[in-house]
Amino acid sequence: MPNSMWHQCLEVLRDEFPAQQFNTWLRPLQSDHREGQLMLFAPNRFVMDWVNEKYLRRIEEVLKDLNGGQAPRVNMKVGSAPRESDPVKRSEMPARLNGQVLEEAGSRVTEEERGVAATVPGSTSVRPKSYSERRPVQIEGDIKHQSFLNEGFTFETFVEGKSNQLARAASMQVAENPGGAYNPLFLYGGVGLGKTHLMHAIGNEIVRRNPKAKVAYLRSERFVADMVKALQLNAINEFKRYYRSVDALLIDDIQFFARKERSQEEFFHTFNALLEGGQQVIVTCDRFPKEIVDMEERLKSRFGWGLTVMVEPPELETRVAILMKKAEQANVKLSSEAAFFIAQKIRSNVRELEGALRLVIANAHFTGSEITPPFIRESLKDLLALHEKQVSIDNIQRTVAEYYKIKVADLLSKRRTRIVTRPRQVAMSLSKELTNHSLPEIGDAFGGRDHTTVLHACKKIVELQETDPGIREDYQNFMRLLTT
Ligand SMILES: Nc1ncnc2c1ncn2[C@@H]1O[C@H](COP(=O)(O)OP(=O)(O)OP(=O)(O)O)[C@@H](O)[C@H]1O
Repeated sequence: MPNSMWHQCLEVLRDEFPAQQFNTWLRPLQSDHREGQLMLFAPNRFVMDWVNEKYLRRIEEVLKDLNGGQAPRVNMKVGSAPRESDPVKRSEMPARLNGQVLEEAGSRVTEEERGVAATVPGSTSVRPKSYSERRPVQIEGDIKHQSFLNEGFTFETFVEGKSNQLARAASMQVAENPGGAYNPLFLYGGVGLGKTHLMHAIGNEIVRRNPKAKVAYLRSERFVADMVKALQLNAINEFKRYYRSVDALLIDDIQFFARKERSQEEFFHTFNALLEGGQQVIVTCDRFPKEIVDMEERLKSRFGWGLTVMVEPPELETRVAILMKKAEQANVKLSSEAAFFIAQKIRSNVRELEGALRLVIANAHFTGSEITPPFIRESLKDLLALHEKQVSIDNIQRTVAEYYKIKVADLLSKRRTRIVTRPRQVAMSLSKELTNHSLPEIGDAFGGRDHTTVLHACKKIVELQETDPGIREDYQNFMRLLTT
């Protein structure tokens, strides 16, 4: 059975399942066919389990038909298919704890950690959020765990879309089976995309199912501050005991652990203790674990032991749906035309989208006006001007060149080597998406190219984003870099 049979099989499945399901679960699978066996590679264990449970039987049936009635041997694994040109195969994710010997805590509290302890007061969070954060731990006791969760952040209020489907499904699974197969759950993605919302949704759901469950939510600064305080009060054992006694530990924005060595060490031990005890750990971060700088390798690698899922920036339809939902929650009538208008203008993240909607609603209340596109344009005038000013073709070219470590002049040149053409296509596509320039204007800005070249670049990048996870990730990074 040749590898192409998998592609034929995918074509059959594409017609059978809704596009969203197909794109989320089946399209990301890679295949390798050797010695009569088809190996399917899933990007993570969650996708593997899901496909095994929901689609594998159908996949086998289709392959059998395509293979002249002979049942194929199909196996699944986490990882990527080996490529001829790529002798270094991406490592697979170890699925279980393997009982490594833990080291004794020995790091000293750094200046950074002392600084955090001084700036995290008992009852406020360092960065303002859309909800009030209560002091999450009192080492002395009297802990009302559930009160740290924002009750408004539930699965019901979370709008599902292509960009967050995987993260939402994984979160739901963890909520239904905490401490089970996906431990730790590592949610990552750019700012304001719903990681905290999902994390609270899991916590709320765990408590809803089991009101006695001890769920502790805290931002990583709070963990640092509590640890420093515990050390000062000679209460580090209470600190340890408390954090190790919870059923689920939810730590938000783990990137703030960078350079806080003693906290990393303490967290590492807590983390291991919880995982070994079958208690759930959920972590959010603004980047992929391996990309966190100044974080111990052993901690980063441990994050990958469970399930790592990305929350991506929402596409247009999801942005519209989010706006409709938020308006409904605020008891405001928002026409789909108005929602579409806002969603088209604000593309960076959901927090900003919500902010824009709040502003429009406040203005409408204040002036007694109806929410129409011209009214929205007027209400968001300053915000939109800021966006338009920020994203220029120039800015895109500089950002792309810097990212790929080439020169802006290369992007404008006639050079056609791969090292230059792909970044050029990415930059053209971003220019189309993020600025109001026409195709001929963009062509001009890229060394006087024809508008058909720009069009081709845009199509190519859309296509590559579907098939090449590297380009997809690059593109999302650019969206984040350029629009936030
Ligand atoms: N899919 C969604 N449906 C409904 N609301 C959403 C969705 N995604 C994000 N939001 C809302 O957007 C706001 C920002 O989300 P959240 O705080 O969870 O972002 P985040 O990814 O944790 O950002 P940060 O990295 O800055 O902490 C919240 O009010 C949240 O309710």
